[in-house]
Amino acid sequence: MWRRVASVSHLFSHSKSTKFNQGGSTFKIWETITSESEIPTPSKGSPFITFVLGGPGSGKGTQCAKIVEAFGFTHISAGDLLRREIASGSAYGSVILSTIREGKIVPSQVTVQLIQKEMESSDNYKFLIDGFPRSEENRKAFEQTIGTEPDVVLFFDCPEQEMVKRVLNRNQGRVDDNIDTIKKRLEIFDELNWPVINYYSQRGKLHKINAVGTVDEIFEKVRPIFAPLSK
Ligand SMILES: Nc1ncnc2c1ncn2[C@@H]1O[C@H](COP(=O)(O)OP(=O)(O)OP(=O)(O)O)[C@@H](O)[C@H]1O
Ligand SMILES: O=c1ccn([C@@H]2O[C@H](COP(=O)(O)O)[C@@H](O)[C@H]2O)c(=O)[nH]1
Ligand SMILES: [Mg+2]
Repeated sequence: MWRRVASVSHLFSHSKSTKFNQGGSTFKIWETITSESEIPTPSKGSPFITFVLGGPGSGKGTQCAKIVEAFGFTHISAGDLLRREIASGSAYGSVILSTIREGKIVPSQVTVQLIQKEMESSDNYKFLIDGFPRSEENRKAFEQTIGTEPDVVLFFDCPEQEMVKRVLNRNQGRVDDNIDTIKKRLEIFDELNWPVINYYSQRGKLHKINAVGTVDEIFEKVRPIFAPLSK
């Protein structure tokens, strides 16, 4: 079991672990500690990858649009790639659709292949990969296939009540924007995404951003992370 930690960091972080006991089992907790490390210097010879993590409706896509505008990244939303796959009538379409309806995770092989294709067909070298990886299995599949780790990981930390409110008001006709699927997505997020977040926290790559506030207020917490990059 993993615990959310309330501290907000827009700078690089490192972590410390403590242990606690619940129901007779010992659990490890990772806490994010703020430090002032710089982001790695991007080089045009290799991709500069940012993973954008956060629960459903935490504002990942909204903030990605702002980052693209300010810093010239290419935005790759894993969810959008899957929805595009459904719309294209691909062989995987019906399986992907039922997986999304159930709020579950599409097999890594499918998602990583779509992301890889998108990266390879881009002239850019700066990528925002939004809504991926959603599990440790996703993370390992990406790192194995693409052969690299992300340079930066953003985590938009948002209370569940706020996420539910945003998703129910989104009004974009998504098949998963209904209360039953949102509940399942939140359960899956709690179960499978926290280990990924904690993994990158331990690797000193995680920037946790408090995702409550206006879009602009939140972006002002994101901006300093990428300030060393030129557009
Ligand atoms: N800071 C904010 N305050 C209020 N509403 C917001 C904020 N940021 C985004 N929204 C709205 O909340 C909804 C969800 O935002 P967005 O689509 O960016 O979230 P997401 O994290 O990409 O969600 P998902 O994982 O479901 O794709 C959208 O309707 C968006 O306009
Ligand atoms: O890597 C991924 C990304 C998404 N999914 C599925 O798509 C929906 C919607 O994703 P959003 O990021 O919210 O657009 C998600 O609930 C999953 O069912 C996935 O399986 N793997
Ligand atoms: Mg999104």
